[in-house]
Amino acid sequence: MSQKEMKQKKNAYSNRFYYPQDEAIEKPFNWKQMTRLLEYIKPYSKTLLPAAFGAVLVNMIVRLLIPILIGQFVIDRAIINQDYQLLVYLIVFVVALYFVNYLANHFRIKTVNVLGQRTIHDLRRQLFTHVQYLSHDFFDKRSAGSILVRILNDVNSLQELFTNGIINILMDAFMLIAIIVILFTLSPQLALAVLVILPLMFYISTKLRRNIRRTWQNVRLIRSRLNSHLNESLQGMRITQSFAQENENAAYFDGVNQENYERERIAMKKSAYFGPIIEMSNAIGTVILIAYGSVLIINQSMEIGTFVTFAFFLGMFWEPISRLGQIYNQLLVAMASSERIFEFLDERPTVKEAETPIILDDMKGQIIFDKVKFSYDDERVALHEISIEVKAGQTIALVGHTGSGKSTIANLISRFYDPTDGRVIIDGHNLRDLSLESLREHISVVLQDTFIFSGTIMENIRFGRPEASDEEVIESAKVVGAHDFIERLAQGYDTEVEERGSILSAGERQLLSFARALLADPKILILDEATASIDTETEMKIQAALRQLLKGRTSIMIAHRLSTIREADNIIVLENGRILEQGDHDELVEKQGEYYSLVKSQFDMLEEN
Ligand SMILES: Nc1ncnc2c1ncn2[C@@H]1O[C@H](COP(=O)(O)OP(=O)(O)OP(=O)(O)O)[C@@H](O)[C@H]1O
Repeated sequence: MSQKEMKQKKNAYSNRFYYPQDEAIEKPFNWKQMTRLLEYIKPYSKTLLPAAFGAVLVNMIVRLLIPILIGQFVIDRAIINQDYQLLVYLIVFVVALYFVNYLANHFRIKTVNVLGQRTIHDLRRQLFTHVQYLSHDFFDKRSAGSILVRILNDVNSLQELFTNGIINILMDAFMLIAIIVILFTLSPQLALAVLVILPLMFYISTKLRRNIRRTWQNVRLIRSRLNSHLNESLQGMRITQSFAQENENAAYFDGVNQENYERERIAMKKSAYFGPIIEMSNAIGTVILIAYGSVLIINQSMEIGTFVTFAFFLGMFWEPISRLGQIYNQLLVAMASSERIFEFLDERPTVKEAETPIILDDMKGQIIFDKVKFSYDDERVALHEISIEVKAGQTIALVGHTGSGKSTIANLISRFYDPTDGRVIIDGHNLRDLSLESLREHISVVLQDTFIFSGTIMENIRFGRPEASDEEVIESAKVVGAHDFIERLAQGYDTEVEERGSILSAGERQLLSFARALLADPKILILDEATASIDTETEMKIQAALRQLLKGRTSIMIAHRLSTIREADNIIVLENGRILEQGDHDELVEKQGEYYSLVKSQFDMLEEN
């Protein structure tokens, strides 16, 4: 492959999984956002949080006490005065302190882990629940992959902050101040001398950190693309195989995967510089300590114990510095992730529940479209002033060329979208005034591309009415003619179907969704191209079942097949979002308009075959 082709290929994959809204990997620190994040810890402010702080406090006190005990007491008092009894007491005391420290540490780690896990769990649950209630237009604008990345990756990247970050910031800041105060109290001259390299080290490490941070940003970016690519590839695997595009797809994957490897390698390499710099600062500090400290001891300006205590504290000085830098990076990443999470959480459903919604316990099923206009976006109008009346219990069929607006009408009846103008009225109520839940409870939709959830056949049919008994499930399967094929499956109704029901044929999936719809016993039934995947023999069988299914309900059928629509009470022929003609089959045939030509073309096709 030439250089140019390689470059083209590289651009192709990076454009394919490029989500501009997910590009910002870090954002400046923002207090408002931080306080909003801290809200998630609030439920634990009386339980886990004080427990963790208590343990941290014990740990800090012990760590600060040990060097003082060793220098000021063990060396300067017990050893110098040869007071062996005091020495034994001190050793016992130090052992006890270490033991308490061990317990406190153990408790702290356990508590902060639980705290982190719980806050992440709460946040993820809130995010998922919230996203579930968002309207269809939200999902129209975003790919499943990009939503997935936010609920998984962005929430995950807050985990470390909630687990250790917040506690560590406070602990390290406190330790640092305490150590500086102690160093200056022990010996101001020596403290000044050893900390002289601090500004230089601070400068180098800030520069380096910024650089390292950028390389990790790149890693996160490519990981999120890797996720999206995987998600799309696995979902589209059948299409990939049927077009024999495995090699192309593998090349895309290789590209992203290789880049992931490269970026991680660079990030790791740069990160590896950081440890040695801290080490070196520590080394320089120690050399100054030995040189200048010895002079002070020889001059008798410092006692040996003080020197030892000083050495201990100096050793402890670099750890919080290094960790605070890390936490700062974590904070910036958390700012970007939380901004994206809050963007979803602040998103409100465009289809809003009325302030005092009307709950329909019973629905008759009369539907009126009163001069309804609708656009999905600013550019195109999907429906132009549509007026339709469907009496309760009637069956209407929507026919028309692809893109003429049939599914859009169905979407408006379920109130997945609100009309841009005009009203949709059910049983005399504007849909905007009805409770969404009670409206949708009375409506069942059977789509051409039936969605089968992972679980058993029984569970999938029961989805229509969760409280239905096994007998009721089987009965509805019998009515729609699904019982026979289910019985032939190895485990019958207990057969597990996964991955959108891939072990079933398209027709079988549709029969299942019929059974599901029948079980739900809706007042309004919407069948969107619902019989398209069923062969003629099954279709004959199902015609009778369909008559049962339609009985006593208002039905909207979107179908291309003549056999399913000729019995409808009213047939509405749509073109480019307008009603072209309407009437029953005989009327429309007599009229010899658009419907007549549709019917004729189907017959011609049948005769040709
Ligand atoms: N989610 C969407 N966002 C933007 N435009 C959309 C959306 N869904 C449909 N459209 C557009 O609205 C118009 C009507 O689409 P609709 O799905 O109602 O057609 P249809 O008659 O059901 O077609 P088909 O027979 O192919 O299912 C089309 O021009 C389509 O491109």
